[in-house]
Amino acid sequence: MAFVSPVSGVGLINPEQHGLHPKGYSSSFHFSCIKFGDSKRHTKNSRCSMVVRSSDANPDIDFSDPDWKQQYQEEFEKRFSLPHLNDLFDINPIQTTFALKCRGSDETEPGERKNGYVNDDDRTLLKVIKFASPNSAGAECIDPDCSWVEQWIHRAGPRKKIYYEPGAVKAGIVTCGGLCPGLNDVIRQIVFTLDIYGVKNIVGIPFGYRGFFDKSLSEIPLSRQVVQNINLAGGSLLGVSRGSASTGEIVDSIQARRIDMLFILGGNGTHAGAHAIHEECRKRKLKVSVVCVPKTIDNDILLMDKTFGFDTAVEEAQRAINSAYIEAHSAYHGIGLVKLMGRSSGFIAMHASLSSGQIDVCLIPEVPFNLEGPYGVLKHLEQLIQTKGSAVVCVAEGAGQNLLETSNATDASGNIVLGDIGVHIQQKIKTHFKGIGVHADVKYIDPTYMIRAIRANASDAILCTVLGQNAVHGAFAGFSGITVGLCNTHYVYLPIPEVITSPRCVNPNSRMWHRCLTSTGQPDFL
Ligand SMILES: Nc1ncnc2c1ncn2[C@@H]1O[C@H](COP(=O)(O)OP(=O)(O)O)[C@@H](O)[C@H]1O
Ligand SMILES: O=P(O)(O)OC[C@H]1O[C@](O)(COP(=O)(O)O)[C@@H](O)[C@@H]1O
Ligand SMILES: [Mg+2]
Repeated sequence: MAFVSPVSGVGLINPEQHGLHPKGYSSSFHFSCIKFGDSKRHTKNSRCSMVVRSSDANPDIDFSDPDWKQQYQEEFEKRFSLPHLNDLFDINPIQTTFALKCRGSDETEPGERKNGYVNDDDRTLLKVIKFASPNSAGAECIDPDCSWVEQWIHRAGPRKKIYYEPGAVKAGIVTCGGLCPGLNDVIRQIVFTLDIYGVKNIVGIPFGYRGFFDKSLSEIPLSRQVVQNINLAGGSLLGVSRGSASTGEIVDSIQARRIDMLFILGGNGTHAGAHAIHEECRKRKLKVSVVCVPKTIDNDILLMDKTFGFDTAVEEAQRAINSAYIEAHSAYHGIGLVKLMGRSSGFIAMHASLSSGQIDVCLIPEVPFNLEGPYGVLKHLEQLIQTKGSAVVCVAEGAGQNLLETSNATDASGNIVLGDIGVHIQQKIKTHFKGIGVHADVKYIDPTYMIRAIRANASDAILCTVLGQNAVHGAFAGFSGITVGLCNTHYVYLPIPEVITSPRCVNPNSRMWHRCLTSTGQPDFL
């Protein structure tokens, strides 16, 4: 049986190149599935989950082989094993300096006393639904029978033993890509947690990867005092940027600055860059821990319940939707149109539509649609105007790109520059209603940058706090080339390549998209 080896390449990798990679994962399930390392680890034959739609079942796996499942699990375990400094070096770990504050007589064993440490063998389940049939809504299956296959991933948190002497550590933090609510909260928690371990030399690299090689930019000294209140504002204290990343130059700079731990906040592109940095550090035999914190307002990182900033974006998007609704509702034949972010994934549009309850039509990149024709969006709007007197449309920026002129232009990071679907739909609606001689009052709202620049809401602030803390615990535990995340309500460490094989997308066959359709009442537009 041919199993695909663990991903070794870097970049936004085509999922089809990695035969066993689960596709269309949607993880809004809530279940308690941690497996504790102090009890027995990795029971290979006990039952639990795994997934890929049966139609996508991997042709490289011989499902008639009675051992396929065991081999799959072994392969999975390898793929999700975490790169560690001791893969390369022979470092003797020391007792951790991290402890929860405690008063009392038993000061000598802080770790034992609070029992606050995570065992290296603790695991959490990646998938928690057992689909009885490949036809179940949202089913993701490995094999045509949709068998239950356990997939355990590494639990995040502080370890008893650490691989760095905190007093000697220099830690760097960098924020890359576009803005996202919560960046400052994560920076703040990374600094606080490093400080608790005893790290005093902490610096921020300004303006993303650019800060590593642009000689006009100097590092920003960070301390508990400097970051104390930064969470009260949106944006990033350190600044962000796209483009111009040369791995060699970045690692030269890491070496010259004598950075031991690098915390990188960013999305898919940033993670690809971080993985390249991690590999280059290994090649040069540098004892550097590279740990990422996924940052994307689009929520398009694989395997995670959600990324920080997404919740805030959805909440803020509702304000725009509400305004569009009021405008549309108050006008004679009013049509409100709101464009939300989401380059390749419609999560913000879908969730904002669901939460507002005011949307009649939600359009996302994952679901094709026609504007014209008897089943198109325009005809549906015509009916809504006739029956309800008004309508509200929510469109994700990456939706319906096939309906626009394409330019092949890319931004500095290589991301395709999208056509403005919001403006296009606005014009089409106006022309359509004029053409049929029906009055329509169209109000278009594009709140995208207003949404991205605000500070994190309460739920995101908690997520940022936990992710920031776990990033530091991961580095002290000696891991490198990893990212932190929330999977099935538990915090985990994942090897970077596993989360960037492709952007995470809304599964049109998922219950969540079906719920959205139920809520809007929209038909398909094909
Ligand atoms: N495949 C890649 N390999 C290395 N670096 C990359 C890659 N893609 C993007 N980057 C770098 O990562 C940074 C952020 O990427 P970008 O796509 O703009 O944002 P995000 O990380 O939010 O997706 C940029 O500096 C960019 O040059
Ligand atoms: O105008 P910018 O800064 O390039 O950002 C626009 C992009 O930023 C995003 O909000 C998030 O993208 P990143 O995750 O790459 O930062 C996209 O939805 C949007 O296309
Ligand atoms: Mg990106």
